[in-house]
Amino acid sequence: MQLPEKIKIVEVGPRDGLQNEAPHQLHLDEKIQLIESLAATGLKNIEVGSFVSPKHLPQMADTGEILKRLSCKPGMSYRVLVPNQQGLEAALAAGAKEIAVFTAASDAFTTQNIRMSVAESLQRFRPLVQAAQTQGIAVRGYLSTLLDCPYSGKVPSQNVLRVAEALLEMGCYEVSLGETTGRATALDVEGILEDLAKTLSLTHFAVHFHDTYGQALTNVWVALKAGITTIDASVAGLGGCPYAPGASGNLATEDLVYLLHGLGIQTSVDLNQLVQVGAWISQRLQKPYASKAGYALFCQQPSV
Ligand SMILES: CC(C)(COP(=O)([O-])OP(=O)([O-])OC[C@H]1O[C@@H](n2cnc3c(N)ncnc32)[C@H](O)[C@@H]1OP(=O)([O-])[O-])[C@@H](O)C(=O)NCCC(=O)NCCSC(=O)C[C@@](C)(O)CC(=O)[O-]
Repeated sequence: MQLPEKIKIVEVGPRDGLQNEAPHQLHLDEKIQLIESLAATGLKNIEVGSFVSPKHLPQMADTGEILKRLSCKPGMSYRVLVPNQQGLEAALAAGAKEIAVFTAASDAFTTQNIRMSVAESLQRFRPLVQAAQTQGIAVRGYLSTLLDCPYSGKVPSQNVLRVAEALLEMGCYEVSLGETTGRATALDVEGILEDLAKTLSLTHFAVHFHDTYGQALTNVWVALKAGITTIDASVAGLGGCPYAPGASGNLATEDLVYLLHGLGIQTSVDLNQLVQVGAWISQRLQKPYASKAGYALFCQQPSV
């Protein structure tokens, strides 16, 4: 079996993680501190927020300020989510260089999340992606409810294929497959990746697992064997999804890095330094440190 030599990690904690915390939990300065500390661990791709309606997600209302204050060194990518033209304009004004549009394979989910059907979202994103590209902005696509929708249950693989094709065809350079509820087990993930690979190259896909049912690392292993080389994760397992009731945290970045290094797969990340960041943000948010590897390593450090 051939495993990839190197994996690209997309750190989603400052966006996917913090969007689930109570509004104003962290000050702007602390968000900047979190992002810069994550970058200092060697993470090169960090989602720093989203330009969405502050009425829907007040937690992300300071994304413009965050982007303006971060200095993006060569080789770093600070990304933001954008749902519509208004969001794109705000992202451009704040100096975004990369955005992500987000939809799903289930109408029930997109209706809750972005207040439109999947077809409407694709129709809306097409000109938006083109407009972004003409400004030199790279666009990623998110496809949530890969296997299971929190509102309508099992998702047929034809729906996933159709949305994935549409996102790639409109110009997204990559589609992140969101296993939103975290319910899927290994054979489900293997099945959907096999279905996608029949018509599309898996090099265009990333995976985004939630650990709600403790399946995230097992599903990462399945994705690695299938040839996926980009994986989303969130420091200290922060996160969930405000539109997926009961969804607990994302796959913890520390657990992912521990697995990858154990398998001899390179990342750019200093795990011990990342553990310091995970412990700090958990303490700051008054939460237990939810990364298993992170917590174990933290407890072994001399100062504890
Ligand atoms: C999509 C909308 C905007 C539609 O929301 P809407 O209410 O249908 O939009 P609207 O166009 O009717 O506008 C309503 C109000 O929102 C404002 N508005 C409208 N757009 C913007 C914007 N871009 N920035 C700032 N403000 C905006 C707009 O100006 C207006 O303000 P008012 O006139 O009432 O004062 C809304 O539903 C929304 O913001 N939803 C939040 C969605 C979200 O962020 N979800 C979480 C991310 S997805 C996720 O977590 C899953 C993922 C990616 O991690 C993968 C996985 O795990 O599966």
